[in-house]
Amino acid sequence: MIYKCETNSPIIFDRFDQGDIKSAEVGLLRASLPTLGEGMVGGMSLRSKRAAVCGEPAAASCASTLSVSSLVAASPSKSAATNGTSVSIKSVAVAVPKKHGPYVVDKGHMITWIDAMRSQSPPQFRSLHGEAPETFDIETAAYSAWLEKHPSALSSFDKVVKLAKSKQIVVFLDYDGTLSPIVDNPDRALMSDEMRATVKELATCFPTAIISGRARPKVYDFVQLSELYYAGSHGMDIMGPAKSSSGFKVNGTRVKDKKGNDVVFFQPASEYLPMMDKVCSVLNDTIRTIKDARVEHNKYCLTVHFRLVKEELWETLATKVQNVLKDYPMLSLTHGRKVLEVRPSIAWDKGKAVNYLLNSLGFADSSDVLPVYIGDDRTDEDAFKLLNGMKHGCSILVSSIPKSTKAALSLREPSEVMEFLRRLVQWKKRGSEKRNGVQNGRYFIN
Ligand SMILES: O=P(O)(O)OC[C@H]1O[C@H](O[C@H]2O[C@H](CO)[C@@H](O)[C@H](O)[C@H]2O)[C@H](O)[C@@H](O)[C@@H]1O
Repeated sequence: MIYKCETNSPIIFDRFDQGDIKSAEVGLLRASLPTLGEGMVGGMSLRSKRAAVCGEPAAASCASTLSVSSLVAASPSKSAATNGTSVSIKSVAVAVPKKHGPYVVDKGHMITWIDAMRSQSPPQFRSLHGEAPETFDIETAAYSAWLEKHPSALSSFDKVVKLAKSKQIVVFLDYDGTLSPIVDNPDRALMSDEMRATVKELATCFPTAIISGRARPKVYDFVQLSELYYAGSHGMDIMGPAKSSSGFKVNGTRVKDKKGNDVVFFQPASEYLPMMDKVCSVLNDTIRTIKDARVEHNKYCLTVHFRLVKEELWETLATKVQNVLKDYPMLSLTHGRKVLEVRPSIAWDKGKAVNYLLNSLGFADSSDVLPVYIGDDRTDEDAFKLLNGMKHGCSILVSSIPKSTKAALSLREPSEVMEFLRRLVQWKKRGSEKRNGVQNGRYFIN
């Protein structure tokens, strides 16, 4: 067994030791809080972006230096060397919390990520809002430099499908910021009808799952496609297939879905539910005085939203959240796009959920499968990391600004995600037509 704690971020809250895990071959044990903002390269300020353009350390701080070819076609030994992580998708980590240290965040660390959040807001090109053209050029140049490390999945599309040859593509999609644009009101993060139609078609071509930080029923309400698998609460609430091929025993509660298929519910943090309810109500009481602060109950995860709160109140809000957590050492704090998230301290994350779903879909032999994961947030990094450690994997970050990421490829925004998914569908359909003897609308003889 190999356990690895990430050390590429300035602040690490490591709440686990080896005694916390009963059975794990993939041991990414992480609860880190480097920046609370939308994660530009280390919360990079304009000054450090200038450095990035000049090739100075800010640019080098990107965690991933993987090229497209090394990402999508790495050999197991190379992956292990690259990541220091041993991955076998035959076993799924079962996390049992045992020991917990006190929850401590020092003020210096908190200010670091509050500053980071200030320095990069809003995330889009600020010149559009009246900043000097020079700033715009610097940002464009910084993005171009970053793009060399994380090329567009659209321009790399041929490489992706070349690798998919004679493999089963399985698609994993994050929701917010990937399928729907980021908006102020989390209840209005709607997916467009076009995107829904695209994902629906995608699911007819490849097994497709949504892996979201939201509560599973909530993300289902947004997506409304019964043909997908869903993992909510950052993977802690999975509804997946009950298939148990390749010797993999699918853990969970078996039920029939609406179509009569056997499905399994897997909730590795189920015992935390009463605690999450309690902490949600304490948090709501505590933050009530802060205008526009809001707590979203995502079942096994509580999301505290900063987006609409005045920046001068962010530190107060963060301190209030941290103070609540002092009484709950079984819970951890992580961050996302202008949110802090409270979650059970178990070694389970989006990467583990992807691993679980791949196994339960019958892809215990990773040479037969090309998992494609598309996400925009810090929590998606756990899934990128899993894919990097597999024989084949295609990890794609959605971002229009340079961000530190383990993803090999990138897409700017949800509209590009939709274009990429459409191309996958077209590629799959063209392949089927060829196999059926139809090419360019005409029959041909082999
Ligand atoms: O894993 P995801 O599906 O990406 O969910 C992560 C969080 O997404 C939502 O928050 C984010 O999107 C909101 C709506 O666009 C935005 O207002 C917020 O600032 C973003 O952080 C969701 O509301 C959270 O519950 C999810 O945990």
